[in-house]
Amino acid sequence: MSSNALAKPATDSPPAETPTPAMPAPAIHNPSPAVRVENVSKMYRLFNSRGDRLKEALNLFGKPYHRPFWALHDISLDVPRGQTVGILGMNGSGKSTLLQIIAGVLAPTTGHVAMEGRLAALLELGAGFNADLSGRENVVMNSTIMGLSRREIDSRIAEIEAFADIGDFFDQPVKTYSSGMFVRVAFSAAIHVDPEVLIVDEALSVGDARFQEKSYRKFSSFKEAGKTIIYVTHDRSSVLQLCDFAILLHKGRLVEMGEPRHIVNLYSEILGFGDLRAKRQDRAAEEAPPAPAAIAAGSSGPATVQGNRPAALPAPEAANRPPELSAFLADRSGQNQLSGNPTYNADEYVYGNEQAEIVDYMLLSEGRVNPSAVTCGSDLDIYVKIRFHQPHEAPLVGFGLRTPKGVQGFANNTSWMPDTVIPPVEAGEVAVYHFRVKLLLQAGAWFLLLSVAGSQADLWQIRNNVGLLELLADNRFDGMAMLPCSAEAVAG
Ligand SMILES: Nc1ncnc2c1ncn2[C@@H]1O[C@H](COP(=O)(O)OP(=O)(O)OP(=O)(O)O)[C@@H](O)[C@H]1O
Repeated sequence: MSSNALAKPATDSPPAETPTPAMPAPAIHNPSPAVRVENVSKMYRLFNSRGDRLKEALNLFGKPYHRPFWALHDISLDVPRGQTVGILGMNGSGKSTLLQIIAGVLAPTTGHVAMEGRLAALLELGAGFNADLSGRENVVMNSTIMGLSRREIDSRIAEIEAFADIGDFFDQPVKTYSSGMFVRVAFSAAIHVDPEVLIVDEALSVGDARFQEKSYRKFSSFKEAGKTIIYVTHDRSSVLQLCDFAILLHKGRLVEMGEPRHIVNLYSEILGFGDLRAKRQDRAAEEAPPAPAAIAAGSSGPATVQGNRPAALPAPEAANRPPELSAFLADRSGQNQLSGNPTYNADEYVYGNEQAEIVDYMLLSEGRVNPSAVTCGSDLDIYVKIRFHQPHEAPLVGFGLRTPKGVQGFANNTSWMPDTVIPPVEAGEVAVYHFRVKLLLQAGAWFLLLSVAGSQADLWQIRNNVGLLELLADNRFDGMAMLPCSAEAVAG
């Protein structure tokens, strides 16, 4: 195993911490890691002004004029050969810094990275390209630097040219390229050097849709060929689809490593709450899985949908409710608290004659409260709190899910659910209604619509796009709805 970034003496001490042993990824099939990151920390020096930087450089007594900023704290990680690891984290969590250190283009302040095999890093695409040389000449130069022989380059250049697909421009100086052409050539050159380890920093999002699709296919073929891939992205669906395991970085620390779905859930929670509340919740969930409470507003029967039914609504057992839900149900003040929900969309569009008001809602899915992202096909519990300004025998309460372009994926209301009994309401009453729906929809962003009405023609309040939820793909299909289906070969 060769080292590409050995420890160098630290000028500032890293924050005191017990060094962690390298965390092995789950389900390791090959015990020898392709990449080993050991106790890596990275400190950047922050100066208040250029003058301070100069003063520090010129000070004979080594007086510091900087503030140390630790972008990475004691990261240890083993990436087994042939596995794909996804690195998730909010902006500034240290993902790029870690990739650059693994790629050897940045030295760690303390710690050590060891790597086996040829590495291709899709970090700064085309960083080494010479503007006066043609695409072809740059590819030859780049491949030579990567250690390919002239014969290997000659055998691949046609494939690189075809993948880049920029026509005659391939033989023109790259300074005449559009930025898209430049990226296509650089990307194509980088992935055709036959690396053992591929490091990808959001590079799959370059180019137009066709090029992205082609890059995605190439990525999959790398995986199939047993290459080791380290993949940084904000795209949670692709982590679920492509990665064998994932890690979550938060404020420069490796928070957790594990199964992609678990890490994606944690990341989604951090995005929603900005802290690690999810981790605590998930731990609690493992000890005592919270059963969502049933209809709270006195309905005697469960709300159901036709067809592929979600799990039946359970009996109301207050002891099993998440504390957030208990507090939500107990609060009948009728005050508008919508903006307190992390999934609330302030750009909602509200209309109706205001005979009733939707004052709050709560979402539960996969054991989490108000998740900003959930997996396609999981059950979603929607609790809607309504303040009524006039009495009604059986108000109509509904919800819908729409795409960002406003296409209705699904909508329903209590009057269309045959088993549901909605009790009468008084003027001034604050009631809560509960829906459960199986999210059999395509991955992507879905806006929540909530509604209350006296009848189909007497719309009291429609809160269009009141919430935003991201559905994450767990399996693949095309179209808007995930219709339950199966296939078999039929013998003749
Ligand atoms: N050269 C630098 N000097 C000082 N601070 C830096 C430098 N490069 C990065 N940082 C800081 O280090 C932290 C981690 O940055 P990094 O780019 O690794 O995050 P990231 O997770 O890749 O973010 P993003 O998702 O926005 O790309 C950030 O707070 C950033 O401001």
